Amino acid sequence: MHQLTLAEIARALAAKQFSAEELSRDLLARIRQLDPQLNSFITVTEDLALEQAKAADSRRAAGETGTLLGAPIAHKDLFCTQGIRTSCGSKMLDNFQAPYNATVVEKLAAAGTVTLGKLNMDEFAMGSSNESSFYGAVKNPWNLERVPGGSSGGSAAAVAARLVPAATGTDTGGSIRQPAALTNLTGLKPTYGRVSRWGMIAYASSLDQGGPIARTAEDCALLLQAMAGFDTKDSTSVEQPLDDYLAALSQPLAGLRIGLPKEYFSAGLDARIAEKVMAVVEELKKLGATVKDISLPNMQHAIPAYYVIAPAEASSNLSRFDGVRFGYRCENPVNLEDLYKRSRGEGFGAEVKRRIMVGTYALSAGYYDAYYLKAQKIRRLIKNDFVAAFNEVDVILGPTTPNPAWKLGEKTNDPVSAYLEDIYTITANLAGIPGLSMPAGFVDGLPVGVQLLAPYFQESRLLNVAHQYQQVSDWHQRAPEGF
Ligand SMILES: NC(=O)C[C@H](N)C(=O)O
Repeated sequence: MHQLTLAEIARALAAKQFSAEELSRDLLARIRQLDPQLNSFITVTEDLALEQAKAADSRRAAGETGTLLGAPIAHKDLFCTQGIRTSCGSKMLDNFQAPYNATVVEKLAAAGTVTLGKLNMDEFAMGSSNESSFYGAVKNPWNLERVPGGSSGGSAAAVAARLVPAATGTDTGGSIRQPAALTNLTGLKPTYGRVSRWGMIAYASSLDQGGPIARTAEDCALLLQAMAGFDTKDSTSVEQPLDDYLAALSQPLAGLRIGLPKEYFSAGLDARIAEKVMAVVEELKKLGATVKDISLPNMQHAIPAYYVIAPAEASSNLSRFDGVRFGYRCENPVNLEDLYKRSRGEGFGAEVKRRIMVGTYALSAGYYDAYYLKAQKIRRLIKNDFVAAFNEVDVILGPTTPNPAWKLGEKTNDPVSAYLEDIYTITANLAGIPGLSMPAGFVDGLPVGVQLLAPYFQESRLLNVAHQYQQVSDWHQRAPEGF
């Protein structure tokens, strides 16, 4: 049962091959048995899962037929879940039980999904390796000595290891696409504003976006259909009708114009990954696509701009964690200042503190113009590059990451080298456009991802291209040994 995709589960449940309760019990047993090797779950919600699974079975018995009715999923631990710990991977929120559900959680529950638990992640989503989590690093099921990527590393590891067929993630600078690439999965970062951020613990509010991580584009389409949509509770959510993502999958690719940006195939890219990416391009050509070389000239400024803007917003967002209103409070504070200082000093980990300091500095009087304002101007130039490129091509294609998964601990003392792994993903967040990563093969037994980018609100195009590629390739069907 654990080998099935969401689409296959939907068919099997409809055909009464097994019940949602049987499926959930099977997966919960797998989590108990296998997750100690991976550490992908922070909380397993067994009681809730069985209750939701039984409810889904009753709804089906009463004649309901939704595709996600009884489908097991798990949420990244920054989506608020009512009455359930929502830690954001931090000691700061280790004792926090959300008093309400995030819109994404609410919508997926209404569609009949079964929540198996909450997934490990980099602390406050700051990281690309899942090593900054208060709950310990997550291991990559393809090689237990390697990182699964981050910050949605728990989501990626759990889905890749077939502990759950799909999961939610969030992507501020690559946190859905990069772990998907490093674990042989398909992950979609929707257009900024497509999925509600209400109840998603904020990191960098102008960049954060929730989305699905699954094995196939088809499953991502199923999840996006349920997750996306306008939400009056999120002022940045956009009132625009949803496409029929499932229907879009079967569009033929004849005439599709693919742009290959020269900056995506530059010096820092592992040549073996470049080869895999170009092999995908050849397959897409066979399906009728045409290819054009393009340029995104401001890409080289993306990392410095992102690592000013994201920490600046984080320093503001994280000021709410003061030991008074939420989460961790230090013992025996002598006065208010001591309470603030020690609660924050003891509650946050090293990477989070680093970013709060960088962000506070970038926003401080006298430096604002030199850093934050300049970064915002670069952001506009990056957006303009994409808008210009999409006048000539329908999708942009390149590698998701410059390297395959690295060894646990390898970059701990060199944060900038980890920041550099985001080079191909962060531009989509800065511009707000949608991006998808899908499996493109293996280098030394480690998965490699190819990234597709499209104009605003064209998630259906990304899912369509990925699905068509997955009809003629089988990388996405490969499972890591032992899982
Ligand atoms: N959150 C993300 O999208 C990951 C990115 N590496 C960051 O640390 O900001």
